[in-house]
Amino acid sequence: MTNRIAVAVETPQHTGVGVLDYLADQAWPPGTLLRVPLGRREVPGIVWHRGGDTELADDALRPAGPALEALPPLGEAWRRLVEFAAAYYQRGVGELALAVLPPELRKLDDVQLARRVAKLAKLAPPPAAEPPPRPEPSAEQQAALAALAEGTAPALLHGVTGSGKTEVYLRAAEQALDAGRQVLVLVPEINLTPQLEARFAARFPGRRLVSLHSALTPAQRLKNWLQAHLGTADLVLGTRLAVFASLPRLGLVVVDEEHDPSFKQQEGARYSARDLAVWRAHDAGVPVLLGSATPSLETWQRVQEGRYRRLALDARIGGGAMPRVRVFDMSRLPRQRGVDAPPLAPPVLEALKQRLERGEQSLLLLNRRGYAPVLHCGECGWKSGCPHCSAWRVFHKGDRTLRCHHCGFTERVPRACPDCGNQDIAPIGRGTEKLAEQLAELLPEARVARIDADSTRGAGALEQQLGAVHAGEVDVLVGTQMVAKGHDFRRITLVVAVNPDSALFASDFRAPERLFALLMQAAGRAGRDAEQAARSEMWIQTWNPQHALFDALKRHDYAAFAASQLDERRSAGLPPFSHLALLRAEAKSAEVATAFLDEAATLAEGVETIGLYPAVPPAVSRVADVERVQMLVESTSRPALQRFLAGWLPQLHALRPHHKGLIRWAVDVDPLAI
Ligand SMILES: Nc1ncnc2c1ncn2[C@@H]1O[C@H](COP(=O)(O)OP(=O)(O)OP(=O)(O)O)[C@@H](O)[C@H]1O
Ligand SMILES: [Zn+2]
Repeated sequence: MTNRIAVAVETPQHTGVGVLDYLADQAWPPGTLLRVPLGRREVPGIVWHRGGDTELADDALRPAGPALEALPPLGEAWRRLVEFAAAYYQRGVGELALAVLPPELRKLDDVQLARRVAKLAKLAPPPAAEPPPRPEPSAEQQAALAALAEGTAPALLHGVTGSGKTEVYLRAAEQALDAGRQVLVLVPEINLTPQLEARFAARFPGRRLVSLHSALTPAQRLKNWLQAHLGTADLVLGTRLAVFASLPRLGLVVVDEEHDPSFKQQEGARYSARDLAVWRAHDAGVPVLLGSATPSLETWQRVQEGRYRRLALDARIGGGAMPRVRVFDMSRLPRQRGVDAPPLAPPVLEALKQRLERGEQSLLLLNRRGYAPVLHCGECGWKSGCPHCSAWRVFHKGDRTLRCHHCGFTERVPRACPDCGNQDIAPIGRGTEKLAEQLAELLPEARVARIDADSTRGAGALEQQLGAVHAGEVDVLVGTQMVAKGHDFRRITLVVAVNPDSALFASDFRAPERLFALLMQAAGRAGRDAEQAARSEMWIQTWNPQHALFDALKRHDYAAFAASQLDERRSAGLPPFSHLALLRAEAKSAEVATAFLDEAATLAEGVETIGLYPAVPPAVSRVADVERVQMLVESTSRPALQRFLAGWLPQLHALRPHHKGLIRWAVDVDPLAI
């Protein structure tokens, strides 16, 4: 045993190890998966490079265990990506590398794996059917494709809703596939994968397409991942975790709805798949296409600076107009707040009835699932708080439960007030369940359907419910943001934002950006058929009709909205004009968590390149009996922030034992939710 190898193993960055030296009986090439002893356990590892990192003598090193020889080594580009991501998001290389591989991989031995690889290698490509007729690209689509082919800088495909961005992805993909390359397509949400998958599969018969997302069974995920890694899959379509797929022939990266917050991982290594996609494409020297009608302000600012190119699709396919946006001032209604107030203002209800008469569909957007956000006792003032969280428990009428959307704590709805016995406890406010119920009462002849996270729990439920909408079996669709984006509904001519106001005053500086994007996406579900576009409308029910956000929305003026937001961000020193990291601490008491952050802050004193905000609780400070406190670190220089974090984190780790009761801490680089 004379081959020294450095192996990435699953230990967090802050324990100080991540890549360890071992001795191997063979000169395994970098990227080989094997098992190695760590302490008293045997753990999976990846040969990171040949030769060791340490000065230790050979006899101080432990021998590596068996390798998974059946698996071709993970390529250099993949390892570079993992190394970059680990450094940037302040995690261990091995921790990240093993976290992003399919979990099933570590359970198999070499024989089992060899069997699977052999089976996949034998798999015939799908039958090469005649490709379906493709639509002739519009002039704008053509121009976008020509421009994409010209440069190398990341390209923002800025296309209004219904402008045919997907057709541009398909054509760009076709070129890459014809050149013998693999294509990676990232989508924000699992619920958008089936329809996009169907469109790609229909366009490229004879090409193997696989999906990668968290709803796959472990066996499916391994199978799909292997096909990408072996190069037998030509197209990989998936959610954020797919950015780490091993793609030996990568030729194009597409990020659809690039502004969507779900590209950011919210636990473990908190990476942004969108940002990593850009890095990966650049590193591989292949084009990256970021598509959106409402780009993130980070991306938009890069366009302003000339670092990204903007490819514009300004018109809808078929030349249809954007829906007319109308704002209804709720203060004009007689005061009747509460759950029994009518859900729709008279002119909005009128607009809805018109759609029913004409046989058109309507979409009612309410970003709050459940029946009512809180139950209340009028006698003693009891409210349905969660005993474990600083949040209300939501009343779900379907299964008569009170459910905490933060910790999951669920109980049967009490018959009477648990504090005073009053029989008359009432819901306050309105969620999608209640809205659907009220609409069914108001419009008995209408076919009302509801789509949200609760209605779509079962396998295939979402597809079936969406199918009903597409088939015209639904007149009024009530839904959360889940249905507001991405879907190519053909018969909707009315969209109503039932109650968008809460997001106007959220403490998160990104709340307006998110609300604007959501409303613009929702508006974009109306009038997608050019024939109906002229009579399509969006109604917004608001108590703040003067808000500038609604003005920009009325004009469908993303650029104006972005410019005003960027001005605010610039003067406040917020991203994209500064760079942030969020240090979070969790403990049984807020004092313990705060003390940890305070001491962390003293360690940062005197560092001139960064600024620290005071430690504060997030909007929901207690979840599952754990108090959370967070502190923002800010710098105008990304490299300076990176250098600071790299030095600070080991110090924080050393601090930890001095803070009894601290449950965990973590740093989130480029945090999205603040
Ligand atoms: N060149 C074309 N000729 C005819 N139809 C087209 C063309 N390009 C796209 N379409 C059709 O136009 C519709 C809208 O396209 P698509 O769904 O790609 O829009 P989008 O820009 O992705 O919209 P959104 O951002 O709202 O999701 C689709 O039904 C698509 O099949
Ligand atoms: Zn709770």
